[in-house]
Amino acid sequence: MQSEEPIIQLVGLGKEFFTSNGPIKALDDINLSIERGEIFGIIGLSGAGKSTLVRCINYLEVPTSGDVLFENQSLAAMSPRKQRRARQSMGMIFQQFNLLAQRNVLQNVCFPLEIANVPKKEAIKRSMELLELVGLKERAKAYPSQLSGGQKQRVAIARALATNPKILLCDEATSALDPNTTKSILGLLKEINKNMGVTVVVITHEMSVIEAICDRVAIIDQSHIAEVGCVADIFSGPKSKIGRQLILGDAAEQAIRFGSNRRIRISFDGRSSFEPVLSNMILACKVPVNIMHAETRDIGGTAMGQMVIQLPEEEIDQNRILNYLKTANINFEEVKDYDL
Ligand SMILES: Nc1ncnc2c1ncn2[C@@H]1O[C@H](COP(=O)(O)OP(=O)(O)OP(=O)(O)O)[C@@H](O)[C@H]1O
Repeated sequence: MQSEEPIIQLVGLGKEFFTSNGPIKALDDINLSIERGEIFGIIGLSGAGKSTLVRCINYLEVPTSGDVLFENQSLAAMSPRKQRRARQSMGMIFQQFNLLAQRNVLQNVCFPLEIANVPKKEAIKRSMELLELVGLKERAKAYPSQLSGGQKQRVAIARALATNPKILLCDEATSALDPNTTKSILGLLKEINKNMGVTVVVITHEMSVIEAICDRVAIIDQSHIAEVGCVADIFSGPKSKIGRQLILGDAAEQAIRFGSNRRIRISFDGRSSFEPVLSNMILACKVPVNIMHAETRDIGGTAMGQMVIQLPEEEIDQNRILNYLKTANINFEEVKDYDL
């Protein structure tokens, strides 16, 4: 589904908020290209600038510098009418669903069609089709307060798709949901991407969301893009400090900080797995190692793993292990103290 053609390009994008305490630079010189048909993830810690970034893409926030290109055309340079049409091509869903409480499910989905002056009969037909797509046709007459979080997000997705957008922007869309509901909503987004060809942009602070559905990911840190790439590549070899932090996670970070010896992080890409690598290494080097953290994740259907081991005390033994890993062509890097 993914093509090598950008649908969105962010060029030198900056956003500053002017507050009574002075200016806040939420985004600084962001350069990104999102390809048509892909599921693109943007991940970062709280306050990194994720929401501002996604809101600049559809001009809910107007950037203070740089440009947003939609299908190679600058949003800033478009006539108001053309800009409105471009913005209608970008649906959006939110963490808190943002449904209208006084309207029932069907009326919520019809709402953007009403605004776009679509005749009522046609709007209802389209909305019912979308409710069927998200599995909520039977609940058309229910009110938001009568729905679970997952159902509310399904209604929000149907509403966002009502105007046939080319892009669906998802701002922490699963952050308020439990793990099973998260899984089903992510599955629905993947289906929409695959079957309807809608480009999906996912904003999240959770690596598991990126792993579950994204083709590529940008890591944002303190208003800047720290790195961008295919999820599998970033996972097996994060280059930035923030990338390592997000991928290793808090539990692993705590475990690693306990050790005093040198530590290395080994990553596996599905062709190899933990046990043979470890046992072969120990057999070949004849030195024991301490496993500090190990996990396997499913990335795009491939089992990818990472393991942090503590090297032995003697330098000669350490070198033996490092040489073994190099010769065996195993992907590893040294984990520096407090620089995960
Ligand atoms: N309307 C606003 N006025 C002033 N400052 C703002 C505004 N919106 C965002 N900011 C600031 O911009 C920075 C980035 O905020 P943003 O909400 O984009 O981050 P985020 O990565 O989405 O964080 P979170 O995950 O906590 O929502 C923060 O320092 C935030 O306080």
